[in-house]
Amino acid sequence: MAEPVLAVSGLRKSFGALAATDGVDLALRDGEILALIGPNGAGKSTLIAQIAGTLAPDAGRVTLAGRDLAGMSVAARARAGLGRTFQVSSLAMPLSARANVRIAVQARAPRRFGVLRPVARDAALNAPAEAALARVGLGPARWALPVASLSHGERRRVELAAALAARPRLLLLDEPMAGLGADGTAAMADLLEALRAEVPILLVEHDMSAVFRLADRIAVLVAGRIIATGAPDAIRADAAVQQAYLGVDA
Ligand SMILES: Nc1ncnc2c1ncn2[C@@H]1O[C@H](COP(=O)(O)OP(=O)(O)OP(=O)(O)O)[C@@H](O)[C@H]1O
Repeated sequence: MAEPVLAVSGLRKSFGALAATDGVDLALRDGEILALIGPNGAGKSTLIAQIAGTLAPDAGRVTLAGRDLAGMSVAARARAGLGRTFQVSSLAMPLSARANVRIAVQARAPRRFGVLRPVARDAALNAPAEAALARVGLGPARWALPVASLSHGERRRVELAAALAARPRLLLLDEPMAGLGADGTAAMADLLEALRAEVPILLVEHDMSAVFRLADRIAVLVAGRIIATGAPDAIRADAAVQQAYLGVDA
């Protein structure tokens, strides 16, 4: 079988006596959406932070396309191919949608764009930014508008475009459906469905209907441990999952 794009092994992080992640293993392959679910306080944010590089693990390893991410900064991880969106928007509100995505294009290879003259640099940055905005379904009429004037759903698309513009090997999406409403959630799910073939996705999402529709596999985190990983039907039927998680929310 092909080497996983993302491999997490034995990841541990404790806060005092509390093991927030207690030996987590995960593997994500090309073409796949892996959803990470778990009740409040299960350790999802702690796990994501260790993958993203904002929190150092006490033990364990994270590799991206075979490369060990230990000790790498958030920016270095982005350059290594980790694309992400956040629970809370990271966009610069006064700037246009295109300018926001351009920043992500430039961050991908600062030296390459730095040597170009300003006009050439703008063109070289705009083309991939516009392609990414079109890819997420945001039309040219919206590109020059300040992000502050866009709808919540459009902002989520701009965030996704910014992540895609850096040509990631993996997308880490933290609650992409949050606040979108039923129509917005369905539209975002369509988009993620279409992106799956281009870039594998680790999806942390509370909207269970979206998770069960989109995920190829679901990993269930409870009290810092993965208690089950499998196809949606297997997870739905898993007695331990029902008891620990789905039963609580159903
Ligand atoms: N910086 C911290 N210091 C102390 N305890 C923490 C810290 N961060 C998280 N925890 C604890 O670790 C456990 C896991 O928290 P975490 O936020 O990772 O869970 P979660 O699954 O993301 O929850 P939610 O779905 O509510 O966001 C919780 O008991 C939390 O209180």
